[in-house]
Amino acid sequence: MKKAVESVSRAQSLRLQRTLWGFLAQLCMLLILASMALAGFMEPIRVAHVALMHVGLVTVYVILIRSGVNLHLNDPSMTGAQVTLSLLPAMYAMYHLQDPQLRVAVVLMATVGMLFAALAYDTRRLLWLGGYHVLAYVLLIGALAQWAPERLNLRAEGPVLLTYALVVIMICLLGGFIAGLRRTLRQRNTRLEVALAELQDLATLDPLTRLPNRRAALEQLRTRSAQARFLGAGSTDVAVGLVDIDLFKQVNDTFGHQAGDMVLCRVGDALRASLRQDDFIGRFGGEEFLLILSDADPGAARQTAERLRQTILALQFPELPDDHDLTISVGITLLAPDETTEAALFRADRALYDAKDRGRNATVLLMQDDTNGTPAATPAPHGARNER
Ligand SMILES: Nc1nc2c(ncn2[C@@H]2O[C@H](COP(=O)(O)OP(=O)(O)OP(=O)(O)O)[C@@H](O)[C@H]2O)c(=O)[nH]1
Repeated sequence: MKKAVESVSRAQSLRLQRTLWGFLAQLCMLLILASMALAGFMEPIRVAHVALMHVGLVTVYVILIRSGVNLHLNDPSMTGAQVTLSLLPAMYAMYHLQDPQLRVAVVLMATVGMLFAALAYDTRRLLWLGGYHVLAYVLLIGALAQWAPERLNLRAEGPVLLTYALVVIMICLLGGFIAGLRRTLRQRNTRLEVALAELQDLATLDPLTRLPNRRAALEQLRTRSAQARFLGAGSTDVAVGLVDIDLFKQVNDTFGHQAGDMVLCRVGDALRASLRQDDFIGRFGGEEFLLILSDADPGAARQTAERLRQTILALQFPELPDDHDLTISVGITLLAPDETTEAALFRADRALYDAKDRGRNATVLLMQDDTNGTPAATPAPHGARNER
């Protein structure tokens, strides 16, 4: 939703920018007309009329874009309308030019409008627009022949009209080609973005559990450690835990690898679901998960590890018989402000080792100060004691 709003507002500001560029082109036209008025080829009041028309038109476009009314139009960019309507002041100026030769200069400027359309339209729509340009010029010649023949050199108009028509056709064809190129580039860009997102997924997600993989988990740990260090010791303690499924080899050996895969996915989902949004769980490898808790003191770290253990103990696994209690062991520690993430991970691994050593289905919290003492642990309610 937010992305869609952002993209609309980006498109609107681009339209506004294009409208103002168009107005800049009209200012150039006004400069040319002013120079003609100075040289006596046009009454200054006519230049003022043209200026008023341009200012009026650009004001309407800006109001339509700013108010968002243009979004309800078939073509929110209003390119066709802008290019077409800009012909009116040009026709008006050409009609009032005293010297027919100078009309070519105005015609030249009028084709600039076609260049704007060439950025947005395909060849067919451009040809329609070009046809309208040429038709408008023919109507102008007709009007001059009718009401101001003294400002018309009919013999010269044929080649001028032919030139105008050919230039317009060339702009249409080239413009259509450029618009096609832009479209292809945009499509390629979209495909590249999708491929990039897929690559990112492949690089950071574990394909089986769809949890972040080992690389992403380590990256996350380094980032959170750096954040905690930046914010200052003690303000946001980071807890690091290793969660390991107990006797998972037995699951594979007894119920098959496919059942083992399903169990891994269910455990991953359940761990993710029982954590807060800010906490992190990733697949660290095999049947082991890396846990990172934000804002965790030792009590909260122990409690969370224990909650995870109980969650998995209570979880139903359709792949396993009802009497098969699948359990996890958790080793957890707090990242000390002055230590590396590797040191904290090593301690979490030692805590996990202790939990396994206590008979599995257990959680052990091992603090930096405990390294030489006895770690805090929850007693193992059951489970065979296996050496790791
Ligand atoms: N199905 C499946 N099994 C996996 C996957 N990754 C690792 N394993 C298995 O996980 C098992 C881990 O076994 P062990 O390291 O002996 O550990 P364990 O049996 O859980 O015993 P403890 O950790 O001591 O409780 C091995 O049999 C691996 O083949 C996987 O992606 N899918």
